[in-house]
Amino acid sequence: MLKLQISQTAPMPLQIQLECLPGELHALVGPSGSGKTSTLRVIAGLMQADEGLIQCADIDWFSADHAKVNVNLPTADRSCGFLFQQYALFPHLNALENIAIPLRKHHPDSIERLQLAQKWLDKLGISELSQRMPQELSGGQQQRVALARALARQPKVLLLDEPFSAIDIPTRQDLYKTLASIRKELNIPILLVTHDLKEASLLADRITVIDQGISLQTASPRMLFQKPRNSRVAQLVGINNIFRGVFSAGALSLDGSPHVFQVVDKGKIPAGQKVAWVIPQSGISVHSQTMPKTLAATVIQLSSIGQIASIQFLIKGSDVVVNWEASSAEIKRLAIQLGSEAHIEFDAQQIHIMPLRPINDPRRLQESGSAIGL
Ligand SMILES: Nc1ncnc2c1ncn2[C@@H]1O[C@H](COP(=O)(O)OP(=O)(O)OP(=O)(O)O)[C@@H](O)[C@H]1O
Repeated sequence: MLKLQISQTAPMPLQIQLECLPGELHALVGPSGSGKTSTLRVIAGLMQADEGLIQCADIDWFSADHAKVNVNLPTADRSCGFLFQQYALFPHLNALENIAIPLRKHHPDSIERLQLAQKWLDKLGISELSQRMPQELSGGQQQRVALARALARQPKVLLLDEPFSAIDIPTRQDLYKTLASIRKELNIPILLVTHDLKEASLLADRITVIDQGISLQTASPRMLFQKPRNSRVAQLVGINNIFRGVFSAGALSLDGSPHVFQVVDKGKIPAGQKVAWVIPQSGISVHSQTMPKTLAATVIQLSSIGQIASIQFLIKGSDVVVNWEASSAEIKRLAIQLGSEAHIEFDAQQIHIMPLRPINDPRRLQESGSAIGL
């Protein structure tokens, strides 16, 4: 297992906690400049944190407290396989040599080195490319060679920094499949930095959301979208229906609207607590006629891309806007058009409530959400 608990103030603030199990693919997501690459650099020993612990397979790679560094293994002894967006192959060496070169230290025999390199080309499905120079390879092929090079050194951890972002979508899908198939066999922790939430959800067992150098939440993709820890995480994972209100003795209000929902009081949130609450797309139903528990709304925006339409409803008598996506067939069935009336129903079971804490409350970063049904 890779265990990371680090903090630093310079050159950029970082406060990251995460664990990645052998065989796990763990994605780091967050806005540009949030510290994802820096986190990988700290793990690889290319940058040194002020305090904390980096441990891999129970061996300390870095350990420091109160500015006293106890252990700080050099990069060469950390055994990290690195893969970047830029393939970074040596231009004057063919694919096989590119993989073999970094094996010199542990495999002095050149024949053995080339055999090992060929084995990795075979594993990654590009045996026939062994003699090609980098400039004779497509971007996807170069990335496979770069992955083979990273893996041939038998790293203890694989660090992937936006490895798919320069590659066209069909080739990217092939690389996803390759990564998915080899990762169990490798049985090492794999960290994937990506700005693409879809990619993270597709590939990762767990995701850590990083914002302004701080790890805000680690969860499975499903949990992250259903139960974000706070409204910032909800925003960062692209949940577009984030509301504010007040929770009070089993009732949840909606800021900007007179509506109050009855909710089950699980005793976790004090009465009068200001909250943010979210509901996923699957928790919103739209009807053409009023029904018990529906809220009357007006369609204020309607845009279609292909067969999917994005709609914004304004709840009547309020300034609350609800975002919804539907198929063209659904739009037709409900006779939705700009300015038309619709009736919205929230599935109480899918409402997720997150206490809002004052800015200066030290518990703010540990805000924990709780799912509360209506
Ligand atoms: N060596 C450095 N010295 C000072 N600041 C740095 C250094 N490296 C990165 N930064 C800054 O630290 C912040 C985090 O950078 P980092 O590259 O880790 O972000 P990121 O989340 O990977 O972003 P992106 O998705 O754009 O690659 C950024 O503001 C960046 O400008």
